[in-house]
Amino acid sequence: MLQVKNISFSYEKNFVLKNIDFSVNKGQNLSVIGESGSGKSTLLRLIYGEYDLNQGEILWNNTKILGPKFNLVIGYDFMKHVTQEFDLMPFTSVEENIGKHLSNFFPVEKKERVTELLEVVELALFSKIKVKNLSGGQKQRVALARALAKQPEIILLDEPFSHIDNFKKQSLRRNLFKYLKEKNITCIVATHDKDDVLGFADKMIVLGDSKIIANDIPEHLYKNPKTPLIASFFGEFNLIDDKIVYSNQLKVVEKSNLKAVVNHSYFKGYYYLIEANLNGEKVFFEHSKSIKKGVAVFLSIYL
Ligand SMILES: Nc1ncnc2c1ncn2[C@@H]1O[C@H](COP(=O)(O)OP(=O)(O)OP(=O)(O)O)[C@@H](O)[C@H]1O
Repeated sequence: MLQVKNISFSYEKNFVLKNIDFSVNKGQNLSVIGESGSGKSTLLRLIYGEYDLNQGEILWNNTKILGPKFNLVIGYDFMKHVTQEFDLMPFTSVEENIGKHLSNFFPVEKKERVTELLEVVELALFSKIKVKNLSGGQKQRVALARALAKQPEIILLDEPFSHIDNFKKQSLRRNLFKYLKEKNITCIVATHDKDDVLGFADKMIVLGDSKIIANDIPEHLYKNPKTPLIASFFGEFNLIDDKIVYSNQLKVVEKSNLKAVVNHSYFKGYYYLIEANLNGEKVFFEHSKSIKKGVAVFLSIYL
């Protein structure tokens, strides 16, 4: 179990994180979300032991995570941190990068392990290619596979799919999170993408104002987003009579007391997102067809 016990941290004068307190069980998937600059990457670096805490402590089972003041070599064998800088060996092949830390005394096992991980990150066809010749997204996948090679007990993933295109992202995400669950590897994911969270995270924490503003299961936070910040993570929303109403919870009806005038229809694939004016405020709702600018519609809320 990972225990983050009431930690605070500042790079310079101001606190980036204050009184952060949470725990993650073995094998759980925790998402960390928050606006840019809210401290997600910093939190991951602190858990990895990259900086010294101003206050509090972090424990993995019975091991206290120590920062550079108390630990000559940063990091621990049981934990891996995949950052935005992939730190790969550019002039060696994909498979050599993935197997870098695996023992050559067990060549069969090493080959099997590398092959297994190449499948997880869908790079089997690129095994012999030198890393310098890969795209950014492919490099990110090599970095993920390399972090898993020695099977850590806990993995910290900072925006793990940020460089991966939409064609690959869905299946890679499923493969990776399924693999981590099967191997009972605890994972903490800092992300901006709700698709990294919904369907995968057991719990999510939301950072704001240097603190944890929510810590719950994604379904609860989606259904009851306590703040506009939380709602905005999940999708387009409106504030109507101080209530948060997602755009898919606002529907066109024959008659109601919410009369809006359409401004614009955005094609979104299987629906249109309609922007309209309701009593001088902009509102968004989803509709099966586009609606012409200037048309008046009546809306009703379906929570
Ligand atoms: N090495 C550093 N020295 C000083 N300040 C830093 C350093 N790294 C980050 N910061 C500051 O700490 C705050 C949190 O940064 P952090 O990168 O943790 O946020 P984040 O939530 O991960 O952002 P993003 O979503 O944009 O990656 C920011 O105000 C940032 O400017």
